[in-house]
Amino acid sequence: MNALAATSRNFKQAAKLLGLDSKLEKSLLIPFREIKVECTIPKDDGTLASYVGFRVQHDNARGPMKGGIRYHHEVDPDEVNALAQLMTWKTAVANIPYGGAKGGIGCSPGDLSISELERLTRVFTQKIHDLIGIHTDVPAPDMGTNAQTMAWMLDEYSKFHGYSPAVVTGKPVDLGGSLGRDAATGRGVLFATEALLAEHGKGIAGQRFVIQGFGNVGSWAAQLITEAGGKVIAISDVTGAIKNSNGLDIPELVKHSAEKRGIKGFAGGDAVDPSSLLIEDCDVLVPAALGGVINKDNANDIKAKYIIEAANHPTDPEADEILAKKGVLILPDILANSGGVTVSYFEWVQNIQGFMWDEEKVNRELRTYIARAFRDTKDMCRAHHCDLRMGAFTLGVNRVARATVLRGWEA
Ligand SMILES: NC(=O)C1=CN([C@@H]2O[C@H](COP(=O)(O)OP(=O)(O)OC[C@H]3O[C@@H](n4cnc5c(N)ncnc54)[C@H](O)[C@@H]3O)[C@@H](O)[C@H]2O)C=CC1
Ligand SMILES: O=C(O)CCC(=O)C(=O)O
Repeated sequence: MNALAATSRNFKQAAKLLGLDSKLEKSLLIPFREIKVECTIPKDDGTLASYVGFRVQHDNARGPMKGGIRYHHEVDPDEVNALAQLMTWKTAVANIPYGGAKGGIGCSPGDLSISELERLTRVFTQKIHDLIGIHTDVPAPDMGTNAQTMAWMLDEYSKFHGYSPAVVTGKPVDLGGSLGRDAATGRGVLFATEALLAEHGKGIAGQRFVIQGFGNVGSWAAQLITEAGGKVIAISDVTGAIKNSNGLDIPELVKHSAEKRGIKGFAGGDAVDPSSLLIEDCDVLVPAALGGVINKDNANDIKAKYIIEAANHPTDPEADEILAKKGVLILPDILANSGGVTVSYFEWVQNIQGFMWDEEKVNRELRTYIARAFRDTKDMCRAHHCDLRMGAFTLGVNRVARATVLRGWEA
C-alpha cells in the first residue's frame, strides 16, 4: 500500500475513535503547503544533472513545522506527504511545540561526489529559503543526509537571512549542533523499547534483536542495545545481511561499515539472504531503514514478539492486522523514533537561548520525554481500547485538533 494511503488510513481510524468533526478531520489531513522545485547542478565532469526536490509542510497548529530532508532515489511526492503528516502526529506525541514537515530530493546520494552533494544541497536551499525559518519550518537530517548536509543548508540559508543556526537541527556540534543529537534516534529507540519490555516484566538484557538498516538510526540503536545487554544477532543494510547467533560484535561492525561503506564482507558473522532478515527468529525486530518493508507478503512469517519501528512507516496496515492476530506487539514509529526530533527540539532551544547543554542533560531529558510519551500513549490505548499505533495516533491527532480549534479560523 502506498505510504500516503496507509498513513491517511491510520489518521482516519484515529479521527473516528476520537469522534472528530468531519470538517476538522478534512482540514487536518490536507497539507498546509506542498513545495516542488527543480534543482539543476553541474556535475564534476561538467555535464548538467537535474533533480526534483520536495518540501511538504503539513501542519503548524502547535508550532513551527519540523522534519527531516531525505536523499533517496525513491523519494516521491506521496511519500514525502505521508512522512510530513507523520511528523505532525509525532511532534504532538512527543509533546514538543512543533508541527510537521518533511523534504526530500529524488537522487542516489551514494553516486554523487561530496562536491556534487554540496552543490545540490545549496541549490535546493536557494529554492526553499523563503519558505523555511526558525519560526516557520526547521529541517533536519533523514535518510541519505547527515550533519554535513545541515551545515551546507545553514550556510546557504544564512547568505539570504544572516547567520541563523536554529534554522536547521542535526548540525555539526561545531556549528551549534546539540551533543547527543547524532545518537538521539537510536537512544530514543532504546528508551522506548525498555518502556515496552518493562510492561511485560522484561529488560533489554538477554533479548535477541534483529535490525534492518545500519545507518544513523540502526547503528546507534545496535550499539546502545548491545551496551544495555541485548544480543544483536542479525543486521542488514543496502549492501547485504549478516548473522551471528552468539551476537554480532557491534563496535567492530561499526568500524568495518565505516571503512567499507557497508556491512558486506564482515568477518564476524555469516552472510544471509537480506530478503529473509525480517523473518529471522528473534525476540525483537527493529526495522531502521525503508518504509513499507513489513507487508502482507511477509507478516505471517515474522517470528519476533515485538517490533520497534525505528524507521518511518515500516509496516503496512494490512500487516498490522495480520501481526495483531499473531499477538505481535508493535511500537509505532511516531513514538519509537521520536527521540531524534525530541533532541532536535533541545538543539533549537539551545540555539535560541545561546546556552549549550552537556550530553548527560540531553540524554536525561530525552529519557523523560520518551517515558512520558509512552505513558500518554498507554492512557489513550486504555481510553479507546486500541493498540499502541492507535494509542499514539489518537494522542497526536487529539493534541493537534485541540490546538487547531483553540486557534480558530476567523479571517
Ligand atoms: N536520522 C534520524 O534522526 C531519523 C531517522 N528516522 C528514520 O529512520 C530510517 C533510517 O534513517 P537513517 O538511519 O537516518 O538513514 P541513513 O541514511 O543513515 O541509513 C539508512 C540505512 O538503511 C540501509 N538501507 C537502505 N536500503 C536498504 C534496504 N533495501 N535493505 C536494508 N537496508 C537498507 C542503508 O544501507 C543504511 O544502512 C528512515 O526511515 C528514517 O526516516 C526516523 C527518525 C529520525
Ligand atoms: O529531527 C528532526 O527534526 C526530524 C527527524 C525526522 O525526520 C523524523 O523524525 O522522521
